[in-house]
Formats: sequence, C-alpha cells, structure tokens
Amino acid sequence: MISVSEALSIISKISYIPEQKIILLKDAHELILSEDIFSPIDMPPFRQSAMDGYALCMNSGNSYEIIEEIQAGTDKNPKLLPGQGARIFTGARVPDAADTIVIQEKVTRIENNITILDTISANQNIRPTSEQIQKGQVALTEGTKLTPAAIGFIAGLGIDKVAVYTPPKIAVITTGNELLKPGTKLTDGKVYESNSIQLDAALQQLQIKEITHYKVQDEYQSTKNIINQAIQNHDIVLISGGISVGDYDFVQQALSELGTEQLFYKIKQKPGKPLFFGKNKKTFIFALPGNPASSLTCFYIYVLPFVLKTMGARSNGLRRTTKLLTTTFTKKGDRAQFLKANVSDDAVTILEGQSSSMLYTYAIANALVYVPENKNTISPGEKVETILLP
Ligand SMILES: Nc1nc2c(c(=O)[nH]1)N[C@H]1C(S)=C(S)[C@@H](COP(=O)(O)OP(=O)(O)OC[C@H]3O[C@@H](n4cnc5c(N)ncnc54)[C@H](O)[C@@H]3O)O[C@H]1N2
Ligand code: MOO
Repeated sequence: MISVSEALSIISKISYIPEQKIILLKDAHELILSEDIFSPIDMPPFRQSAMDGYALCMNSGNSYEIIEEIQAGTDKNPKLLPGQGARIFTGARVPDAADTIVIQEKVTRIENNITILDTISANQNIRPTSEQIQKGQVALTEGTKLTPAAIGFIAGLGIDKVAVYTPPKIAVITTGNELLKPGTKLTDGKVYESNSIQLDAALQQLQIKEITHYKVQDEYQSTKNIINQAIQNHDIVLISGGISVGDYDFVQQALSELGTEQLFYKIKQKPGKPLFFGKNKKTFIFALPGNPASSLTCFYIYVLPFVLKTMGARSNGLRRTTKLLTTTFTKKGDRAQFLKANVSDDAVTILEGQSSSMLYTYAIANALVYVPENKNTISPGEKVETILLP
C-alpha cells in the first residue's frame, strides 16, 4: 500500500499531451485554450460614450449649441466647433471634435441650447479607443480556462471559433450482479446502481461530454472482454467495483491479463483503499472501489486532477484550504481519511455517516476534511486541511 501523497505524486508526474481542435466558441465553455488568442481589433474600436448626455467641443463658457444627435450604432461624426455639442447616448461613437461628455443630469436644455450646471473637464465619460486591448495584442493565453467571462471577452472581439485541447474520451464500466437500474422494482438482495450516474454527473461538471457506459456482471471473461473493448476506444477508463479481494472481484485479474501496467494499487486511506491506477497502451485506467462514497472520493482526489491534466488545464484539482474545526473526530485504524464535511466561513464541521457505503451526508456536504495517516484525533479549534467540493 502506498500513501496518499505517493499516489498523488505518481499521477502528477505523468506527462500527457492532449490533442487540439478548433470549435465554435459557443461550445467551448470550461475547455482550455490550446493557443494564445490575439485581438483582431482595438477594443473599444472607437472613442465611445460611457453615458447618456452631450458630447462637447469645449469653450470657456457654460452654454453650448446642440447641432446633432448621435445614437449608438451610427457612424455620425459631426464637425463641432468650440461652443457646439451633440446629444449622445451610451455606447455611441464620440465625434472626433468632442473633448468631453457631460451627463444629462448636469444640464438644463432649452430647445437647442444647453447650460452646464457643474464644472466639467476634458475626457470625462469617454472610453478611449483600445482602452481594453489593442489590435494584435494577446487577449488570452494558452492554458486559459474558457469561463463565461473569458467567452464573453473574446466574443466581444468578434471571435467565434477557438482552438482548444480536446477533452478525453472516457468510458465508465460498472460491475456487480447485485445492481438494478433506478426506476425498476427493487428485489431481494439487490441494490440500485448509482455509481455510473454519479461519475457521469461529476464528469459533466468538467464539461466532459463523450462518456460511454458499459455494464458487466461479476464474471471473469465478460469483465475482461468489456474492459478490453473500452481500452481500445477511450483515453480514460473508469471502472466501478470488483477491485477488492473477493472471489467475484475480477477487475484486477482482467486488467493484468490484458497487459495493463500497474501504476499503483491500494492506498493507505479511507475511503477508497483498493483504488487501482494503470496504463494499457495509451489508455489510463482507474478502477474505483464499488462503495459509492469511496468511488466519489477517489474521483475527486485522484481522477479529477488527472482528467484536468488531459484537458490541458493549469489547475491540478480541487481547491484546498485550512479551516477551523468545530467538531471532534477520532480515527479508527491508521489510514489517512477524507471526511465529508460542511464549510461555512472560516469553520468546518465533520458530518455524520462517514461509512464508505453512505451517501446521505455526502449529498449535503460541500467539503472533505483530510486527516493524515499520523494524526489520530482532531479537536474543535484545530486547523484542518479542507478540500472544497465543486
Ligand atoms: N476481505 C476484505 N474485504 C474487503 C476489503 C479488504 O481489504 N479485505 N476492502 C473493502 C473496501 S475498503 C472496499 S472500498 C470494498 C471495495 O470493493 P469492490 O471495489 O470490490 O466493490 P464491490 O465489492 O463490487 O462493491 C462494494 C459495495 O459497493 C456497492 N456497489 C458496487 N457498485 C455499485 C454501484 N455501481 N452503485 C451502487 N452501489 C454499488 C456494492 O453493492 C457493495 O455493497 O471492498 C471491501 N472489502
Ligand atoms: O476503503 Mo473502503 O473505500 O473503506 O470502504
């Protein structure tokens, strides 16, 4: 058995060069730029009014003659003389001859003449050309995640396609004779299958859309065949269950018979002790323990950082922080533990129901508290490492 940090280090040392593709910006949410983006235009492209009011060619007095009206979207550029102005609206092109914009609240207007009620100075309420970015400058760099703001920013530069790293093709294989599809009648000895939909949801949060699902009974040959099929067509294979030591746990044997290189198997942790990580040709395989909470915790701690790497992301996993504990917790055994918890402000509370089979508190948890191997009891007021769940 290896430690949590050894397992994480094995994953972080893997080098993986993702492929790239050009896609529509509207489909790029959460994906990672594979090339720098250069601005094709100045932004803003012209001097823009930031307010509704009057564009003025300043003189020394406080009255101006208004000779034109400029609505946003028009290309009017009236030749203003000192003492003249134009009615103007937010977003409209400021005439070349205008020095300033005075907002309408600071003005009284009688027909085509205005009187300024306040002091004004040059360049007020004008957004200069290329204030945000100049044509040819780098707008976003390779490795940037396309958040809603990043997508909005580059759409505003007129860009509608981007080069991104291709997200991995992922297969999820669910093993177990005891598993029934939710929505069907529960019969004696069976339980509802929940790991596949849970993993699917966690992957969809990363905007992974190409997910193939396989179901297999606890039978050696079919387990081997399905794993082999999944390895051929996917970058990452996630297997749920059948990875422990029972007589009907065939996953490790099947992986080994298929020539899979074992990168690690079994971590000194709870939940998720029998996690397997390996490589078969170009495909990486995680065999996750079947217990639902073990499966999800192994996903968040080990699979997620690896998936992010295959997407070209700079981030290497969930955000870790330190919080003040409100509860006491005493460990049984000497494995490191990831405990379902709730964070509010600076405090974190460890929840009930920590068993690997239990999801009822995981469903309302927003964090995991990490208790290292060498720590037995943690007490209220202690600072604990806390992993924030997405
Ligand atoms: N003698 C030992 N027994 C076990 C050990 C051990 O070291 N020695 N390790 C235990 C630990 S820790 C874990 S974790 C489990 C992992 O077992 P498997 O990965 O082989 O998982 P299964 O046996 O297939 O299932 C375990 C449990 O989870 C339920 N399950 C499985 N798949 C699903 C699913 N898709 N949806 C919902 N629930 C699922 C399954 O019914 C079992 O209750 O092994 C311990 N045993
Ligand atoms: O390590 Mo297992 O995941 O406790 O139940």
